Amino acid sequence: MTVNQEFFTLNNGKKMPAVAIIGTGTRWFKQEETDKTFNNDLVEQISKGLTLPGIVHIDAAEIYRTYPEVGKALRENKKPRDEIFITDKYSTSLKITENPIVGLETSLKKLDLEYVDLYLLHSPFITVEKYGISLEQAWKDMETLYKQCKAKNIGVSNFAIEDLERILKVCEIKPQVNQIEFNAFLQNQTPGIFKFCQSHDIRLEAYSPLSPLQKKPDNYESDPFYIYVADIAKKYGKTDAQILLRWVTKRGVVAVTTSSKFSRVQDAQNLFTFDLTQEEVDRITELGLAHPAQRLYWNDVYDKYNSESQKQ
Ligand SMILES: NC(=O)C1=CN([C@@H]2O[C@H](COP(=O)(O)OP(=O)(O)OC[C@H]3O[C@@H](n4cnc5c(N)ncnc54)[C@H](OP(=O)(O)O)[C@@H]3O)[C@@H](O)[C@H]2O)C=CC1
Repeated sequence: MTVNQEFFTLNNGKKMPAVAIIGTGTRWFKQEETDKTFNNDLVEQISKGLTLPGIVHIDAAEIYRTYPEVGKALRENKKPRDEIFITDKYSTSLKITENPIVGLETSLKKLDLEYVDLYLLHSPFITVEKYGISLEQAWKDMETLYKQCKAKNIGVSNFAIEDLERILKVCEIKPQVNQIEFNAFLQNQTPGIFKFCQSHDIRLEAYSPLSPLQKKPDNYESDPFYIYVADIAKKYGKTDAQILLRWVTKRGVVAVTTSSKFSRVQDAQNLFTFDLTQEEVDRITELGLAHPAQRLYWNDVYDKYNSESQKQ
């Protein structure tokens, strides 16, 4: 069985799948990694995901505490390693390991892997006071991991323009990716980040791409955004979720989604069996921008930007 997959080329010439179909945070997130909290449903979801044709992209992170489940599914599956794309992230809200080098070495052991395809700093909030290293030093560690081929690509997450500028000033290897909250109801996590990343050839990745479906306004049935998405979904014989994921990728952004329902994971992997016209993409952008900002994550640090987040 073949699959129509799309890939984005990164600034180092390597390619990554345009959709991550199983994020192992959000609904799978846990406070601890113990036998008691082990989640067989997540193992089953990843294992089934790994039976799908094409390159399967899984999004993991130190802070999600789901390495045991990801590791088990990876060990038990038969998909060749080069048909799996694994993203991992160094925890920056809670210091779990000493630094990114120790962080990745620890997760590689837990996941039984020799390398990850993409390693990210989970946020820019690394300070000497809290971590014993500066953000710039943390990036140097990321570059070391890249040179050692333990991370095929390196990047950041939740970075604003000023955070990226600090890295760009000192880096030898530019971040390949910035993973941010991005969807029709939050088109700039922080002011100007969308255009900045595009103009600096840093690939954006969108987590919470389905925010408009996760949290709907009371009057959504009469809301022009939801009516339009439903109309387009009907036109193509796709789900509303597929329309919103496709819109993300048409904006040049990798979509990172997840689901407890395998049919939705399958729908995400089968995203490229239809296309949106430029007019449809622009209309979703425009109708989305008419909504107030809807931010689901990092509210304590980024809510201050809500009034600027729905500007192009
Ligand atoms: N870097 C960072 O700081 C962050 C990274 N992430 C990463 O991104 C991943 C995805 O984030 P997430 O916000 O969950 O992504 P999505 O926006 O794709 O939301 C997924 C959720 O939407 C639900 N959903 C799917 N389809 C529909 C539908 N048609 N109607 C209503 N609900 C629907 C799913 O529920 P159901 O299970 O019922 O299908 C699922 O729980 C995370 O798991 C994590 O890996 C997330 C947050 C922060």
